[in-house]
Amino acid sequence: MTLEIKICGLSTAVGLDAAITAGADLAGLVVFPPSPRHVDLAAGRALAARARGRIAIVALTVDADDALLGDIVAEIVPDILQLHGRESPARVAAVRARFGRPVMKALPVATAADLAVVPAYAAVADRLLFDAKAPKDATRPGGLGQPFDWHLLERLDPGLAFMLSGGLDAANVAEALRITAAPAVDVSSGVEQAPGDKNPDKIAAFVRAAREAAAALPLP
Ligand SMILES: O=C(O)c1ccccc1NCC(=O)[C@H](O)[C@H](O)COP(=O)(O)O
Repeated sequence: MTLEIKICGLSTAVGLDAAITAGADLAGLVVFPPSPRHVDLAAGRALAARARGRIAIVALTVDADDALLGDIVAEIVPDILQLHGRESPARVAAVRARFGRPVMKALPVATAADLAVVPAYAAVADRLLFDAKAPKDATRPGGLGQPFDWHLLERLDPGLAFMLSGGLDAANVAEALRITAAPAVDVSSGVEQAPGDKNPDKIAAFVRAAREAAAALPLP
């Protein structure tokens, strides 16, 4: 099985270079000040310049308005925009049309009922990212290092590419892939030694474990 791997919340050259060296496919840059992984536009621009041509660049925002999205597109020039807030399907369609680049919509998952919105988002997004639903008192909607019940995705066919996210690490990614057969995985906390502080060895271990697990799975 061919697997795409995203390392999210990269905020330093060391972390970015570790993701590239490990063979990850996508680098996630978080533009959301409450996050310990937040990068401002200048830092995002510099990291994107370092990444371009070596790894796909995903710019991640939460309920950003057009002005901020315009700045992100102009400064970071991402390959993908990841919308990780409460953006409606209509907002996703509008962002995609206005900024002319692929949009990955993050959908929070805690129970089967959370998957009822999948068709509406699958109709407008280029890709979906299934992440663990954040607790009500959380200071951010993602990057919390908590998984959800992967069996909820066991028989799901959203009809477009999707990414599994939420609490993954080198120790559990094989089980997550065996249960979900996800074509892509995403990790942030599981490759850190502290919130926002990426560990190159953990990045390498995660990519290795994910690649080995994918190779062992039957072709779809
Ligand atoms: O990573 C963050 O701090 C973050 C903040 C606000 C919105 C989204 C955020 N991360 C989104 C991601 O794509 C994470 O990689 C995903 O939530 C998984 O995180 P983790 O469970 O820590 O691996």
